[in-house]
Amino acid sequence: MITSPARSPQRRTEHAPTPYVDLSRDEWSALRDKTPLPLTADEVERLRGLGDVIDLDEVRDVYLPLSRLLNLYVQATSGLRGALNTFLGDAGNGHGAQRGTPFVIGVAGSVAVGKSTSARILQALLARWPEHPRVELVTTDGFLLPMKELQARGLTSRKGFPESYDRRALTRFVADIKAGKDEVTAPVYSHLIYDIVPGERLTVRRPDILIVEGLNVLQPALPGSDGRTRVGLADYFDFSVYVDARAEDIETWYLNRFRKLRATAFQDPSSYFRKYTQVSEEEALDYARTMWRTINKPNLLENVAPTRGRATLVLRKGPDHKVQKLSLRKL
Ligand SMILES: Nc1ncnc2c1ncn2[C@@H]1O[C@H](COP(=O)(O)OP(=O)(O)O)[C@@H](O)[C@H]1O
Ligand SMILES: CC(C)(COP(=O)(O)O)[C@@H](O)C(=O)NCCC(=O)O
Repeated sequence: MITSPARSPQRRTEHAPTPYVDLSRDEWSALRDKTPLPLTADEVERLRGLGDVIDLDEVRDVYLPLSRLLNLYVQATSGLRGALNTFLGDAGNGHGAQRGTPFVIGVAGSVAVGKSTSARILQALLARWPEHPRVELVTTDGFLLPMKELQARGLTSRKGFPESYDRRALTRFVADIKAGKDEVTAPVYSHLIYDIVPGERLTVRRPDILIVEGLNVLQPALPGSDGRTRVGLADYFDFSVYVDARAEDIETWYLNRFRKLRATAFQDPSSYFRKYTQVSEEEALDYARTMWRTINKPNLLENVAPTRGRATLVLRKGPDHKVQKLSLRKL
């Protein structure tokens, strides 16, 4: 049972209605049969090629039905656009029929909960649908303040916290995309150098669907310096997914990822974490455990988990990364 972090005035009884339809994994995966476009053998191979560790039962049981749900939402949004254009008509006032803007999906959750992996699988599955073949994926990492700026502001131990991002630039990025701009660019973050790549930009060219993945995508906008509330990033989302799990399980996944990266990417001489390949694995994992317990876990508890109740869909994972239950926002 996913309960919204917001405290309802009366004590929530077991059967009080919530804004969500709660489905077990089996109830959700049974919806797969209504999903046309079953995966072909070639597509299975391509998904494996993404280099992700996700198993194909998870793709078929969870992500394929989700791609169908999103396909329905995209088509329904297109129908709403028709209503908008019927209303605006061609009144000769220059506001004739509006071209479609990208359907924007936010993917939120803790560091190491599996956001990037889920987002990549979703991107591959959504691109299969003829109605929206162009699916782009952007992470909010690119909007982190550069390490030099974090150091100047004393924020190096708050990396990933709301204040460590250029939130105004991030919100403007998605606002420009929803405004229908043909080309919008964003900075690029490198996990190798653990910093923003100087001078590098990625360009988004009006895709059919844009997935925005990051810890902070559901956080409400902070008020402006004048105290007035501002439009937040999530106000521009057409759909959002919160990937949820127990903090203890995410810590294990974070340490496992660090261990895997220590044997691979960290070996690169230009890796920020190269020094952890020259100490014992135990010492390296002690460092990772400290990063988890002093930075990522407090950020999860203080800033990320409280945004779960803002998501359209909550995916609740068990210790094996398999989605156990799903909660879909009622309309
Ligand atoms: N469905 C899954 N099955 C198995 N391992 C997974 C799954 N999703 C993510 N992982 C692993 O968990 C770790 C964190 O995943 P990642 O996508 O990098 O998380 P995030 O983007 O939230 O930081 C990685 O080591 C990844 O390989
Ligand atoms: C860059 C990040 C904030 C992004 O989070 P993620 O994409 O892993 O969810 C995070 O990976 C990070 O570097 N956090 C700072 C503490 C740490 O090194 O784990």
